Amino acid sequence: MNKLKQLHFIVNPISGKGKSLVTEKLLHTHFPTSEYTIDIQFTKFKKHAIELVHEAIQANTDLIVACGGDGTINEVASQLVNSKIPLGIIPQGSGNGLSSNLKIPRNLDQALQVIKNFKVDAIDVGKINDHFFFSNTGIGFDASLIKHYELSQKRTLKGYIQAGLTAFFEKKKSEALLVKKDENQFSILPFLIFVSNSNEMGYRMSITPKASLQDGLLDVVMIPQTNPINKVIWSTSLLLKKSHWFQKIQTFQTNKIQLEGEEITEFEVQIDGEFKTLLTKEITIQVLPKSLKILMP
Ligand SMILES: Nc1ncnc2c1ncn2[C@@H]1O[C@H](COP(=O)(O)OP(=O)(O)OP(=O)(O)O)[C@@H](O)[C@H]1O
Repeated sequence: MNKLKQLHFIVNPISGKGKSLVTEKLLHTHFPTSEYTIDIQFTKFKKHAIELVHEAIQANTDLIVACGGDGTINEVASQLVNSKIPLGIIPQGSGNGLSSNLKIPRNLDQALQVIKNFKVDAIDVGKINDHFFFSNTGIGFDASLIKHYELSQKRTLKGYIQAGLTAFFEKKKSEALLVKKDENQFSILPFLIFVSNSNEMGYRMSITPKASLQDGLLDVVMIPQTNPINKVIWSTSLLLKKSHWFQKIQTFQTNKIQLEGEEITEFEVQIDGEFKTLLTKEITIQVLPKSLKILMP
């Protein structure tokens, strides 16, 4: 007789609109007890998903399904890098950047069908110092945007735009960074350094449309500090995919970059849409090719 498949669902009840539709009853209608054993756990606080993944691994799970947005996916997936246990995703976040890139349907029944089909593939994983990222990471404007987004507690596109405006007009001293890439190095006073594994930031917006989750490369966008008018024009050109019109906007692909500041002892960064302060003088951002097993449509 075939072994029952053990599926562990980790649900963030506050993701997106804060009303998760994933319930034990619903899961049992999709996954009959004759073929599957199902465990469903709801996260009670930030980083709780990490503990829940370890419990699922102890229980010999065949699959861990993250039900939430990029933040929840990051917490779950970070524990599965280089593991043979695949990650499943039920998109329930606000932005849903990674799941959009993976073309996982937002419709719950269709997303559950992807889980049922159990088609396993592997994607690249980004790493910034000791932290993994699956969508993107950034320094400067986007880190400030996420900081204000988290403070506002409005997990909507409107909240995101408001946080963007606050970050944009914030008076903040930026320090010059030395960027090391391959054999080259150059200095930049950054307005934005954005490094993406995926081709979508969430809310269907992209400033790295050529990024692929399976090319073994990270897509980098760098904008230097400039006056507010240029900031508006350059940022808009990025969203409209016309950044090549402006020489000062650098876009390139790489498997590793290092950032170093002379005076800096801490970096404010966003990692998959979560704000973090890294106490360090140097940052290394690199890609770990095909290091996460994941269910694809
Ligand atoms: N019960 C809880 N109470 C408060 N925060 C929680 C709880 N459970 C999980 N979290 C935290 O909620 C944060 C946001 O989750 P998530 O990213 O999944 O949703 P989202 O922000 O709506 O989606 P996206 O990142 O796609 O925009 C994560 O940092 C996670 O750790």
